[in-house]
This record gives sequence, C-alpha cells and structure tokens, in this order.
Amino acid sequence: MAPFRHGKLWPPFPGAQGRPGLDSPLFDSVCSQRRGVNPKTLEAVITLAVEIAREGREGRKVGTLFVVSDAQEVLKRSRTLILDPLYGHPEEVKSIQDPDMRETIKELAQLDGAFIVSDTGVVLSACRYLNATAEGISLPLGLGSRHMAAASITHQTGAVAVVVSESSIVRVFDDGELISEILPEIWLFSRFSLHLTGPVSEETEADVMVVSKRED
Ligand SMILES: Nc1ncnc2c1ncn2[C@@H]1O[C@H](COP(=O)(O)OP(=O)(O)OP(=O)(O)O)[C@@H](O)[C@H]1O
Repeated sequence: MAPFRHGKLWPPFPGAQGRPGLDSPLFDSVCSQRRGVNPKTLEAVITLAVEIAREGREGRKVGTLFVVSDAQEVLKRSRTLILDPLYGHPEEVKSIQDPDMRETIKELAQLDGAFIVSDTGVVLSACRYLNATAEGISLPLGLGSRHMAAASITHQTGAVAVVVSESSIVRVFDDGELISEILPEIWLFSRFSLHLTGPVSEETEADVMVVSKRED
C-alpha cells in the first residue's frame, strides 16, 4: 500500500514512485505567492514537467513548454502550429491535476509548441507558437529559442513559464528572467552547468534537485 504524506496519498501519480509530487515542499520556493500565479497550478505543472524530463517518451528525450496563468493575454500573443488537439473538449476533462489529462500532455509534449494553462489549472491549448521577442530579455548564454520564448512571454504578460529542455533540465521563468533550474535526476549534476547567476538556494528531495534564485 502506498504511504501517506501531508495527509495525502503518496506518491500522487502512477510512475512517480518515491519522487516528489503534488504537495511536496520541494517546489515551495518556486511556487511562492510572489509569482502572482496560482501556486497549486504552478506546482502541478512543475511536477508534470519533472516527470516528462525524467521519463521522455518511447525511449526519446522530450522538450516542451508550459505557460501558466494570464491565459487570455498569452493566447493573444500566440497561435497554434497545427489544429489544436485540445480544442472543443470540456474544461472538466482538461484539468492539469487530472491523471488522464497528464498522460495526454505527455503524449502531446512530443509535438512542437507550448501548452497554455489557465490560472485555475485548465490546459486551454496545445502546440502554440509564442510571439517571442528578444527585446528587453537577457537570457543566459547557451539557451535556445524555446527558452527565449519562455522568457519573452513572461516579460510581456503576468504568466510564469516552465520549460522542459531536451537536455532533461526543467527551467522556470518569471518577469523575463530565469528563476529556477530543476534537475530531475541528481546524477545529472556532474554534467550540469548552472545558468542562474547571483545568490542561489539549493534543495534536494528523492533524487530531484531544485536550484533557485535567492529572493530574500
Ligand atoms: N516561439 C516559440 N513558441 C513555442 N515553441 C517554440 C518557440 N520557439 C521554439 N519553440 C520550440 O522549441 C523547440 C526547440 O527549439 P531550440 O532547440 O532552439 O530550443 P532550446 O531552447 O535549445 O530547447 P532545448 O534545450 O529543448 O533544445 C522547437 O522545436 C519548438 O518546438
């Protein structure tokens, strides 16, 4: 029988045995109120991003991008690259907390573009190209166009963006800036060069390491 943690079933999702999941305190520093987005939604997105970075799909690494909150502004600044696979489905089945939806996202993550997630956690759209501009963005060297799009959309709107890099690192952007880098497997640390600059905090739980910009 699965153990309980913080009064909830642990681990929360099949396949996440022994890994941080929803309600893990590991992501508290990233999902703080100062982000200005629903912390529960952001936490659910980051947990899913870590699962995607860890698992890939059918033996391949998968990179993808989630944009969380301020959805109407984000939708205005983006367009679908193909017919939207989530279009027309009722909101009740598109919750980021829903296990079936999470599996669907893992499948769709193989396609180009971004997922748009509302503040309440409804995944509104997939495969979206974000109108990105490098103006006003100072991105650490070595990050490519997916990261630029993430930084740019958070500069233009009140959203927070979560990138799963094909190199298996999860990065979080707010206000046009990289605020956190998450290693889904601690052994990656030996091959990892930090893109965050300035004072950082580090937290590790169940093989997952979170390095965040210190904001105190
Ligand atoms: N403006 C954009 N909006 C949405 N998705 C984008 C945008 N630009 C790039 N992408 C996505 O990022 C993918 C990878 O691009 P690229 O390799 O340049 O990014 P990257 O930042 O180096 O990411 P990774 O670390 O995963 O390689 C593209 O195939 C596309 O799916």
